[in-house]
Amino acid sequence: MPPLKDKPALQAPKRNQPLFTPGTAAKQALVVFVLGGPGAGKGTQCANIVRDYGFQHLSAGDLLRAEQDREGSEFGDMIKSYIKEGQIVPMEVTVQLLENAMTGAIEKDESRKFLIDGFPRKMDQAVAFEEKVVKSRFTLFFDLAEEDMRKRLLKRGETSGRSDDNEESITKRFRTFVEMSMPVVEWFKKDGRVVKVDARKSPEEVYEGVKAAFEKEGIEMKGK
Ligand SMILES: Nc1ncnc2c1ncn2[C@@H]1O[C@H](COP(=O)(O)OP(=O)(O)OP(=O)(O)O)[C@@H](O)[C@H]1O
Ligand SMILES: O=c1ccn([C@@H]2O[C@H](COP(=O)(O)O)[C@@H](O)[C@H]2O)c(=O)[nH]1
Ligand SMILES: [Mg+2]
Repeated sequence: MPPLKDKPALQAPKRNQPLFTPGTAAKQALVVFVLGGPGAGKGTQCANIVRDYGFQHLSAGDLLRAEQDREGSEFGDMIKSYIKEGQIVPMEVTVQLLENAMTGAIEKDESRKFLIDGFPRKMDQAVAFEEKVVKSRFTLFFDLAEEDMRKRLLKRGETSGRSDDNEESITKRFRTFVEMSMPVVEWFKKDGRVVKVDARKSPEEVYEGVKAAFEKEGIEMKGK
């Protein structure tokens, strides 16, 4: 758990008690989920959106890695193993991390607009977050073939130091994506809340698609 000054560290739930107790602050947020397969370019495009649209970027994977490395975390070893195996960490942990980060940002008055990157990756997360935290406005979905994603991830793995940027973990992450995460995208799509962006081209060209998606959703750039 990030050391938020007003928040206690993440603790194990008591029997029959939910892990997260959403406050009201996060309910005021505008949330855009950012999904796409591993290595599709989510983080790269989120940086552009933060710069031009004034959103806060919350990567569920980054929050989990920070919790994994936090001294004294009771979830560190569990998170490490789930990430290497390309599995989805139990949703209570991830939802709590996201909610804490959102509440912290809102309380510091940083922004109420959040890009939640790499989440929800499983139906239980989607349902829990939208019921207990806030309903997302829409999902930005980066579409890219597995072979392209594999190439990008292996290249990134030359320098990233990520435990899951290797052939074996990548194959597992792809399987999890197809089996667990695509049903979430399909579910939002049925609700008319997915905007697909072609992620095959250069980062600059992909960003043109992102801007078109934001325009379609009525979200304006900063200072407009
Ligand atoms: N349009 C693009 N063309 C080529 N390479 C790209 C493009 N977008 C991103 N990359 C590169 O591909 C790699 C993966 O990108 P990024 O980290 O943004 O993906 P991601 O979807 O966040 O991945 P993950 O799911 O693993 O978090 C990075 O090395 C990045 O520099
Ligand atoms: O909601 C989530 C998001 C991520 N994970 C785990 O983290 C890794 C890495 O995520 P990136 O988005 O690629 O940084 C992912 O493969 C999962 O193991 C998760 O469990 N739940
Ligand atoms: Mg990423």
